Amino acid sequence: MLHRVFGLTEQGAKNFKRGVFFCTLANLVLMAPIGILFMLVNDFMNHLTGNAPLPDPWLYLAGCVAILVAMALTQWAEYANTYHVVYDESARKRTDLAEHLRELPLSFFGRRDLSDLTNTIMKDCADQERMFMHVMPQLFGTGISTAIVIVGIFFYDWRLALAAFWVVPAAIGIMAVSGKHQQRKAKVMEDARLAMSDGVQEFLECAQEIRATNRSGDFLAELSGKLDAFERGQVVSELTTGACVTSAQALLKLGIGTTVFVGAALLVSGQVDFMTYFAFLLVVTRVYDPVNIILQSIGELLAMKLSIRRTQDIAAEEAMRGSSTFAPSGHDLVFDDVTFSYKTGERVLEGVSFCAKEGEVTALVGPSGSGKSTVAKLAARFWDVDSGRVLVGGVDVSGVDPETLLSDYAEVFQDVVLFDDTVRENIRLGRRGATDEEVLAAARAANCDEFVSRMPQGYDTLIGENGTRLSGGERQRISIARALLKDAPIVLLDEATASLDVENESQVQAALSRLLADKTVLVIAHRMRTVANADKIVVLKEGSVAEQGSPEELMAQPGGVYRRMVELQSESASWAI
Ligand SMILES: Nc1ncnc2c1ncn2[C@@H]1O[C@H](COP(=O)(O)OP(=O)(O)OP(=O)(O)O)[C@@H](O)[C@H]1O
Repeated sequence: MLHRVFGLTEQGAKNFKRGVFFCTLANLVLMAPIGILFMLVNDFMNHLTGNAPLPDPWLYLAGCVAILVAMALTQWAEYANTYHVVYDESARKRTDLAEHLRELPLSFFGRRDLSDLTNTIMKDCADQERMFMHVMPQLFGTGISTAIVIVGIFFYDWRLALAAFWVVPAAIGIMAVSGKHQQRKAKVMEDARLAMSDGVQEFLECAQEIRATNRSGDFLAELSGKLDAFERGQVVSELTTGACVTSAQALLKLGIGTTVFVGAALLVSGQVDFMTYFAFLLVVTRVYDPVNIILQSIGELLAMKLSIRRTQDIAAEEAMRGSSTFAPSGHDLVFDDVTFSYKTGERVLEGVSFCAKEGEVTALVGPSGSGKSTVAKLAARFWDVDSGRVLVGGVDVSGVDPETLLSDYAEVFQDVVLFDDTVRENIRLGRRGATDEEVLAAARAANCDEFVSRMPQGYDTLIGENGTRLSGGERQRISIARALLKDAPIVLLDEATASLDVENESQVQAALSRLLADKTVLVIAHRMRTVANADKIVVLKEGSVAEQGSPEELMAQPGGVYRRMVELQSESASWAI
């Protein structure tokens, strides 16, 4: 139940129950001084009326010391069972979330906004951490301890209890009735906050383009609109919650008045004695404080429901799983009647069938948007196909755990992702545990030596966030070095040599052809001359295979798509000269 409602882990739910228990205990102990005070006044009254001797001060002192010790112990137990364990629970939840995100298909990241995801992982988790540390156990503990006290007082004198506590359900009723309205306002504010952080992120990411297109003014105006919308949302949400909480708290205060009046009436008519009346006056001065805390926390609880729902939505996304054993017979890569769409109804591939043989270079060519990169991504199970099969050595990749599968793949894609680390460590990502010599050999083969020797600390130079200090060609050569180091049986090259100049390109091509021997190689290239040496060419057109065969076979087809592409490119090359 706690797991479902609050998104706690099993251990977290157990700890939460313990936290609530100790909180309740600590609250009950905190009420004990009222009991001592009442007993003391009672003894004095008895003494003054001549019925009893003066109360023994040592007895009261012992009582006070016992209460102090009990307070210290219960507060310590409450602290230990809320603060410490919540940090652990938070760490567990963040790790589970990150682990789950790692297993989600890439389609999920296409659907979800990046700043929304970042917010959920960072802010929502932090909000929940704070709530479960400072609010939730106290809220539940206070609720239970107050209920216990109220029930006890009803047994003592139900008429005075009714006069004192009729306001509690009424105040909670105000909060419950207005809950939906408060949640709606909180949701508006939350959406505005997401739009604002989205805007800020976009502004920072596109700063260069915004300046280049002279659109700083428009962008800032738009951003300022988003900031204003957030501010408005925040004010409205806080005002709504504030108005509800204040109304409920004001109603609560009426209880003091009704207790005074009803108590006085009962006292005058002789139905209660003075000490009972006095006891109730003492209780009403204290008992509303915890209820006030509950009322204030209900607003936060409603806001937290939204944040829990967001983390639960991510946790509910179906992960990409499969067998962790992968024993293909060989590494022929086969597409068997594959159909695929990123979004329902927008078909990107239709009935694609071809075989990329082990030990051969298979080139994917075709006009822009024909689906070449999509084929490469499906080959590595970055997405799952809608129908048909992708097989490696006869094994359907959809049944293999993505991480296990990817250990047999090396990729060099158009968008090279580099980390803010040294050149050496960025290359070593290709194979964890590779020696420095192996890293250097791969770097040399990918022609990295030439630009790395110009860097201040050579291979130990930090390359900045996502390699911002490197040119496109240098980034791509690091990525090629990584792939060479991995030495996986299947290699996917998407525009691998696109950012290289002619001299570099021929050197890297030589390194590639030397090192890719005996692998299953799937190459995507726009320039026909880079695929002229391929063993096989698969031509894609509008998401379907238009032609396939050796370059010679395809060149021999008059009016064929490949032949036409080669002719067009050589024509444009001659114009350029
Ligand atoms: N992540 C994505 N989400 C939605 N649609 C996508 C996504 N990636 C690609 N597409 C669409 O799928 C189609 C095929 O894209 P793909 O990148 O596979 O083509 P391509 O042949 O590699 O193109 P190019 O040669 O220009 O790189 C295009 O219409 C593209 O807009």
